[in-house]
Amino acid sequence: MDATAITDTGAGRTAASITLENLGKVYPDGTVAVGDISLEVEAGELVVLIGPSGCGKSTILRMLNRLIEPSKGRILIDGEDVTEQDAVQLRRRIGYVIQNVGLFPHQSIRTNVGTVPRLLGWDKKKIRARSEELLELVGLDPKRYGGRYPHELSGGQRQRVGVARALAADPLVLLMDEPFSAVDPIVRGRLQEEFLSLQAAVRKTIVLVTHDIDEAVRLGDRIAVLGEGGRLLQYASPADLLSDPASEEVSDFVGNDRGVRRLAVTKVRGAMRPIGQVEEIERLPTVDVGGTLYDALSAMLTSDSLNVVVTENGKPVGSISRSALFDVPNKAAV
Ligand SMILES: Nc1ncnc2c1ncn2[C@@H]1O[C@H](COP(=O)(O)OP(=O)(O)OP(=O)(O)O)[C@@H](O)[C@H]1O
Repeated sequence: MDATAITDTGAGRTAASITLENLGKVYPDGTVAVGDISLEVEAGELVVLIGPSGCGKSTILRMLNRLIEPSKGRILIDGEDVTEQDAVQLRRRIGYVIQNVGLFPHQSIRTNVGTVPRLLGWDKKKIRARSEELLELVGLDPKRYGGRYPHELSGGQRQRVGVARALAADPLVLLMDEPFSAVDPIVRGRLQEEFLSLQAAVRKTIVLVTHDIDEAVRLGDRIAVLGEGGRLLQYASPADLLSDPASEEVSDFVGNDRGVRRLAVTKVRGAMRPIGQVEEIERLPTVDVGGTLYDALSAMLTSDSLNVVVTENGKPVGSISRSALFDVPNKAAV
């Protein structure tokens, strides 16, 4: 799929920066959902909001597209205050993906994907072409699936349609509220992988809410950890968060098995030994040099092997043993 095809926003931009300035939300009953949050999301960055239930994650997301108005502070998208923009227009420029997708049950998949372009008044031919393009982009053959209805798809397929629909009008920002939590863990893993490749191609600014620290580590360029009362506890890259939690509260949340999680953000390249120290390399599992130690561990576990061969462009360039995985010091080769 040619990502340059997805540049239809008019001004030639494909992603926007987001700035939260002392953002807060107190609901009418006095609940402080969001305390006083300031943070920046760079254009093209994928930021994950994570924290215990009720810490204000969804409220932040819904303030970004003005489904909820802040009690204080400002939200800037590409430097422009969202409250000064028409809420309906704004929402059409921001993709929104929610847990159970919210597809229209009586509309075909193709029509569902074309929802926002239709609201924006695109002509029919262009809408159809864009719907087909987006379905292909998320791995659903438009000929096969375009005419079906949501109930004729699996949960994972529906989730892909939700992502296609959110991207259809080439939004500058994509908001995702627990987008993968309604599907089983195997499908979820696959969707996450696909989603990362998709993001590498389209490079949208994405704010994604999850409960799942593994998902946050896997997907996020940066992770914002929120605590009770909508406080921002730490805002850091996955590697920094795991190796250097800012407080005990963060450390508790990130979990005790963070040594294992750190494997997911540490690259194979810095931990491998030169090839030649392992025999019978043709019988060993392989991992690409661009992969992580977590990938290396998975390869070893699935083939019941104590070593893995590291390859670059398909050629062996090194190896890693299972015990060496856990000897990699903090922050090494991240
Ligand atoms: N309309 C409302 N009126 C009053 N309180 C609300 C309202 N909506 C949400 N809240 C409260 O605001 C707080 C934050 O809610 P929010 O849905 O943003 O949290 P969350 O972190 O997304 O939670 P979860 O992970 O469980 O989805 C919670 O205490 C919630 O009960």
